[in-house]
Amino acid sequence: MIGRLNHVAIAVPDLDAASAQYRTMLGADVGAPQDEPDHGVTVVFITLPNTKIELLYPLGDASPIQGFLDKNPSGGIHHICYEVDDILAARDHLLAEGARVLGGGEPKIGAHGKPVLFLHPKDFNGCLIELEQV
Ligand SMILES: C[C@@H](C(=O)O)C(=O)SCCNC(=O)CCNC(=O)[C@H](O)C(C)(C)COP(=O)(O)OP(=O)(O)OC[C@H]1O[C@@H](n2cnc3c(N)ncnc32)[C@H](O)[C@@H]1OP(=O)(O)O
Ligand SMILES: [Co+2]
Repeated sequence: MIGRLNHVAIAVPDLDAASAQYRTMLGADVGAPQDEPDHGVTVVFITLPNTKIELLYPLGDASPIQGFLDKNPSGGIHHICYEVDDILAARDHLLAEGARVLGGGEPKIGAHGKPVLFLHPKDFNGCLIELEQV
């Protein structure tokens, strides 16, 4: 069911510093910050030849990444995103298998303008999973 790795997301305590570090120290192709108010984050995408890195910083007072950053003040890998062809079929399969689909199971439009869903990290070996329909 899952296909390519779309991105690995890293929550960061300082978005400008992290962007500059990837651009200058690692020589990466770093995009501009994008506010995603529906998701409570500001994101910066870094394009690698085979996948993307998503730098995440909290936006607003109810960001879903605030607790993670409080526990990991120097930042950390926050989620990985796998591509799926049909997000509703994927959701229904996961629910039937007993996984917890976050956000009431209703896809939201993600940073690439495509539907996304998140799966509870406690059901997947401590790893928060995002699914993106491509
Ligand atoms: C723009 C978009 C895109 O790419 O298109 C995005 O990516 S938006 C990216 C931001 N959006 C999201 O993350 C949406 C989905 N996330 C959520 O709904 C939430 O962040 C949860 C995953 C439910 C966690 O919520 P909250 O921080 O309130 O958790 P909590 O304090 O209740 O924590 C429950 C347990 O999960 C752990 N936990 C929390 N966040 C975790 C993470 N990212 N990876 C692994 N474990 C994690 C906590 O340490 C805790 O474990 P212990 O009990 O053992 O201490
Ligand atoms: Co993401």
